[in-house]
Order: sequence, then C-alpha cells, then structure tokens
Amino acid sequence: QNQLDSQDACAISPTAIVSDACASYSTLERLNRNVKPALDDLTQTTDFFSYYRLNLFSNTCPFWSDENGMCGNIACAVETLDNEEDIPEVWRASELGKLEGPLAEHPGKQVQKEKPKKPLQGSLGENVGESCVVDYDDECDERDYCVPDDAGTTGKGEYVSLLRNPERFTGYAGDGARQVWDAIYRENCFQRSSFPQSASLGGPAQARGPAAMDFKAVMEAAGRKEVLEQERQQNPLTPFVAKTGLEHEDECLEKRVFYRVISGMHASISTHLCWDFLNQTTGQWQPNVACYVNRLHNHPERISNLYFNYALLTRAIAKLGPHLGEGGPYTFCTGDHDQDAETRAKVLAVTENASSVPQIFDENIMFKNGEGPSLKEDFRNRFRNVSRLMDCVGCDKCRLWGKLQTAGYGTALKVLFEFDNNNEDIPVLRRTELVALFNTYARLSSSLAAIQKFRAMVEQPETATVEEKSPKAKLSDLPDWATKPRHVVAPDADVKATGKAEAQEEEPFEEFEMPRSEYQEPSLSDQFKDEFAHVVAAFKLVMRGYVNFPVNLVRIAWSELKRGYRQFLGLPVGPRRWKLERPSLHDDL
Ligand SMILES: Cc1cc2nc3c(=O)[nH]c(=O)nc-3n(C[C@H](O)[C@H](O)[C@H](O)COP(=O)(O)OP(=O)(O)OC[C@H]3O[C@@H](n4cnc5c(N)ncnc54)[C@H](O)[C@@H]3O)c2cc1C
Repeated sequence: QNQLDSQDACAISPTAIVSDACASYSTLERLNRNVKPALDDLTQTTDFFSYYRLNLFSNTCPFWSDENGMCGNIACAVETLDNEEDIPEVWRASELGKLEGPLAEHPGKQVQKEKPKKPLQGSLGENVGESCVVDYDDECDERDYCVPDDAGTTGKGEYVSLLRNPERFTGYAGDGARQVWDAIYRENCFQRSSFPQSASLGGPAQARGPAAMDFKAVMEAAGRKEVLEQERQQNPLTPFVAKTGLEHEDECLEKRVFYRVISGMHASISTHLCWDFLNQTTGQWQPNVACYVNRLHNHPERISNLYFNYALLTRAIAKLGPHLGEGGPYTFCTGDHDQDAETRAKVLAVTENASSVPQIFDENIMFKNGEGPSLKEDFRNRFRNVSRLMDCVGCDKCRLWGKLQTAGYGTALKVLFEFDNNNEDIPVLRRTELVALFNTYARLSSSLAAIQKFRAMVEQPETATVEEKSPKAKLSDLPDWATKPRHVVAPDADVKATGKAEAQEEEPFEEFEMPRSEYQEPSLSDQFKDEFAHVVAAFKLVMRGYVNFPVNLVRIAWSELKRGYRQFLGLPVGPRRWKLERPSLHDDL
C-alpha cells in the first residue's frame, strides 16, 4: 500500500514502482520477455484471435456532428502535411487510414445453422477457419464496461483482419483527433453523487438512463471547456487537454485508475504510431525517435500509465486463466477440434506466463468504503461513453484499434471487478471480448518492447538515424520540410559548413540538389521575368483580397455568432474554422 503514493512513480528506472500496481518496471519488462513470444504466437497465428467483429461504419458519432462545428471526419482531421497533394496518394492520410483486406458481414442465425463450418462462405479467404471466427453469441450483459458493438444498431458488424491492419502511423491528427481525446479525458469527471460526502446531491447513478448520463456528461464537458477557454485567454499555451481544477474535487483511487487506463491507452497508441512511422516525404516506414521523445520520453507519467495498464491486463489475464481450460465454458472453434485444441494450448501458454509473477494489481481495494456500488456504476458508465466516443474517430484503422482497445480494457475491468472467484455467478465472456482482451494485451506488450528500444536509441543516439535524432523535429514540423520550395544546394559547401548531420537531413530532397559544376547564374531576362511574375502575383492577391473581403467577413461573423450562441447555451463549442495568416504568393506563381 505504501507503494500507492510512491514519489518514484514517474521516474523510469528499473526499480521505480508503477504506482497503483505493485510492480517495478523491471519486473514488468522481465515478465513481458516471457509473455510476448506466446502472446505474439496467439494473436498472429490463430484465426480466433486475428479477426475482430465490430460495427465500423454504421454507427454515427453520438456526441457531435460536423454541423455543430466539431470535426469528426477525415477530411478536416488531417494536418500532418500542409498540402497532401504534393505527395503520392499511398502516403496520404486518407489512404493510410483505410482498412485493408476482406470484410465479412456477420451471418444471420439461419446461415450459422445451415453452414456451421462455413458460415461466412469463404468471404475472408479459403483457408480461414470460419467456425473460429464467427461470434455465435450476440447477447449483451449489463455488467459490460463497453457498449457491445452491435447494440442499438441494425447491422451486426463486420469481421476484419487485425493482421492486415496493423496499428501504426496513419496521419490522423488535427482538430478532429484532439476533439476525441479531449472528450475522452473529460469522461474522467466523476459525478459527486458517487461519493458518500455528496450522496445527497443526486439520485443514485443507476436511476439515470443512458441519455441522461450523456446529457450530464455534455453539460459537465461544457463547464470544463469554459474554464479551459478562460484559462487560454490568459495563457494561450494552455493545452487542449488540461487540468481545470474541477477534476480535483474527488480524487480517489478509482478515478485515478480510470485516468491511468485512458492515458496508458493513449500512450500505447502514440508508441505504435511513433514506432511504425511513415515519413510522408520519403515513403519510408521507420521508428521516429523525435516522435517518441515528444510524446512519451518527455512525459514519464504517460509511460508509467502504460506500464500500469500492462500490470492491470496481466492481472486480468491471469485471473481469467483457470476458466479458459478444457472443460470450461469456452470453445474456440466449434467446427474444428484440432484447431480448437491448438488455440486453447496457445491461450493457456499466455495465461500461465501472465500468472508467473505474484499478484501485481489488487483490484480488491477498489469500490469499497460504502460508496462502492454507485461509484462502480459511474465508472462503468464513463467507460461506456469512452467506447461510444470511438465512433467519432475519423480514420477507419484508428477506429478499429480504438474500439478494440476500449473493449479490451472494458473486458479487463469486467474480469477484475465482476469475476468474484468465491461466487458461482461468473460471467462468460463473448468471443469479441476475448479477442479484444488478448489483442489489447498484445498491443501493450509490443509497446513495452518498443519503449525499451526507443529508450536505448535515446541513450545511444548513434544508433538512431539523423532525422530521428532531433527531438526538436516535431511531427507537426513536417509541413515545412515537405511543401516549402527548397533552394538549390551546393553539396560540398553545405556539408563543410553544417556538418554531416545536416547534409544527411537533406537526403530526402536529393531531387532538388544540383552539382556545383552544373549551376548557372540566371540571365538578366530570366531575372526580369521572375520579378514581373512576382508583381503580377502580388496584384492578383491584393485584388482577390478586396473581392473576397465582404463574403469572408459575413462568413466569419456567422460562424462566431453560432459559436457564441452554443457557448451561451452551455453546449460544446467547436474549434475556429478561420484564422489570420500571412498571404503567400506561392499559389499564384
Ligand atoms: C482513438 C484514437 C485512435 C488513434 N489511432 C491512431 C493510429 O492508429 N495511428 C495514428 O497515426 N494516429 C492515431 N490517432 C491520432 C493520434 O492519437 C494523435 O491524436 C495524433 O497523432 C495527433 O497527435 P498530437 O501530437 O496532436 O497529440 P495527441 O496524441 O492528439 O494528444 C492530444 C493531447 O493530449 C495530451 N496527451 C497526449 N498523450 C497523453 C497521454 N498518454 N496521457 C495523457 N495526456 C496525453 C497532450 O496534452 C496532447 O497535447 C488516434 C486518435 C484517436 C482519438
């Protein structure tokens, strides 16, 4: 228990304690070295664990729409490069975010009965053991922490290959992505009625319907947003996701756990996108150390949260282990006995490895002290809202992994808090939950491995490539590299003047370089033509400015009026869609 408040929580050293879980970084890293091979084998070689069923396209974002000025779609969510038209289509965010491989629709009960061995009728490929892939149980359980993906929609979802769609850099960024993260973190505002000292302020949480919960969440969000906006007026650098003071009202272990789960999931996503990063100007997939330094290394608490999640999932997997054996309630492949046995053996290899350390997370200390039931309900509802928020993610691949991981954490929480080993009534997990749980564990496992490698690269910079080394080179700095016209470089002079590193940094732009011997001073007439083109371009720009001014003014006034009105009503206010910037002659030349 002393470890809970350990000041060492943020330091990343082998002996530092991952607070709220009783394990050190080195224990978890050692554990991961044993678990990872079995986990990779399970998630990469079995049909059961390499396909996931979810509703990717038929659910709409229940929290905002583009009409409200919030941006959830890919078109306005991409800001990695200023002008994506300059790069090949395959490197653009719109392409990187698309799903690959076949999609198979969930078969109806009739087909499942008629074709028990081939219910998907070969739509995922001929060699796929379909009886391992199809989810026979469509029902939900009120103990779920996630919105079961087929709930409330007509479609029953599609099966997607996780192997064909690895979690990696997609270029999804900008206001849309921030909006989602911001809303996810806002779910961390627990209602005061969950706590004994304020229980009289409101009825028990379970008396409220989901719509009322959503409404309350939106109202709370608006309050937080207002505080943030006021803060930003004084300090424009206040981050989008910042503490407002409101969240400190009810600091408790459960709330901390909720925050840590979300932040750890965010850290794991960031790790994967930095590890499997596409340099959109060269087309090379490679680890990006600068990305890691900016998003993780400089924020040790995020890494600590990632390790915390690893401890949490290890505990859930270890706790579930005894229920997954032969004779238990789980069948992995109904139509293929051999594949079923093989999958089970691989599952047990993972759970046995996960159980090889003493209990590293004590779930029994949560939801005690009298306020347990309502706090637990609140916890669950907030987690469900996070899972609904995934429908607001404007990139298919990110949505797939976002949904899978929220479902994975939801399942882990269900196992930790709803599986009472002394109780007969133990919930049986659905296929989707099992797949999500083990794949989320695999994500964390590969994040831990990547972070260790990244740390080594930072400690021994010579192993990193030049572009990766510069911690100053933020992801958002890429636009300048990619789109600004570059001057002709005389290579020798530059190498001498700036050293080897900068000469290599120029590498991606080799096509712009010209050997000194071929370089010629432009003629007088060329210079005149060039100057004249600039004058014409400036004239066009000024004239266009005059013509467009009234229309722009009306548009700005209208959009500000709408934002002001929403703020007045206490509804979430979308980001500004206009900005003042210096004009560029570039397009007119
Ligand atoms: C559900 C989801 C899934 C995504 N999946 C992918 C993907 O697979 N591939 C991909 O390339 N992009 C993905 N993205 C986008 C990616 O997460 C970032 O939003 C994007 O790269 C822009 O990053 P950013 O630097 O603006 O900061 P963001 O990562 O968007 O973070 C926003 C703010 O949150 C805070 N923050 C950041 N990390 C943490 C943390 N761990 N804990 C607490 N606070 C934190 C910081 O204040 C930061 O400024 C996904 C986004 C979402 C919402």
